[in-house]
Amino acid sequence: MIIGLTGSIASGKSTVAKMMTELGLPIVDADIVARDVVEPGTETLALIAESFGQAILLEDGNLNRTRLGDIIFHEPAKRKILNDIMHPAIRKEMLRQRDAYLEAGYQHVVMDIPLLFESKLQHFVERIIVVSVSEEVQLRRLMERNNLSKEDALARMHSQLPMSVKEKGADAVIYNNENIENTEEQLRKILSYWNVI
Ligand SMILES: CC(C)(COP(=O)(O)OP(=O)(O)OC[C@H]1O[C@@H](n2cnc3c(N)ncnc32)[C@H](O)[C@@H]1O)[C@@H](O)C(=O)NCCC(=O)NCCS
Ligand SMILES: Nc1ncnc2c1ncn2[C@@H]1O[C@H](COP(=O)(O)OP(=O)(O)OP(=O)(O)O)[C@@H](O)[C@H]1O
Repeated sequence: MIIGLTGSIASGKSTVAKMMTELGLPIVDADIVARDVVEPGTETLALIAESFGQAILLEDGNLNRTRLGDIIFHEPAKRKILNDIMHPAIRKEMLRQRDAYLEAGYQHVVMDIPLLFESKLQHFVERIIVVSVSEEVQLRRLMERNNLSKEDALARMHSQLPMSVKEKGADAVIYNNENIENTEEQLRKILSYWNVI
């Protein structure tokens, strides 16, 4: 079974993905892939520098992620330009990794895709788990984890579809407002119901 894991920024996808790894499931992580496709020397990074200017690169040639984030989370038109450059490369590499796991004999693969609904990638997966939190908890965790102001955290949250829309598209929802043990219990119930564990 190909399981899509999604949610909203700082809702707890990585936390749940880690639990799934510990259960022996292979994970294809879109955020990791999104970093790999902009390594120095890649065509994708060259296209970003062309569109956003050379000042988007650090002195050592790496992408200045903080600067790019400041731009794209505040300007929807710039976000679209970046998405149009990066998403095809991300999708291609994610499918390659998924197929490699299947060829290696894994029965199940988890695809951790933050923008699964925004990018309409439902067809990549057979079942969808949405990790959900209240807006209040999400804002608090995001501000703490990324050391962001309230305004910057809200800009990131509003760059994505509302949680309620994602929940409607889910086969199962994990509510991650409580402690980690509670979240893990919900995860185990879902996977056992689907005969994955
Ligand atoms: C803008 C970038 C450089 C900021 O980097 P930074 O290290 O600060 O954040 P990181 O990559 O860890 O992303 C954190 C979270 O932000 C959210 N996010 C990232 N990109 C986007 C986007 N284009 N639209 C909406 N939300 C996004 C996701 O929930 C993601 O999990 C980076 O997020 C990026 O390259 N984004 C474009 C690629 C993309 O769409 N990635 C999302 C997964 S496919
Ligand atoms: N149940 C929980 N209790 C307390 N803190 C939690 C819980 N779940 C997650 N966190 C914390 O909240 C923050 C966000 O979680 P996580 O990084 O897993 O989210 P994410 O959905 O993967 O985020 P992103 O979309 O930005 O990659 C992290 O600092 C994490 O340690």
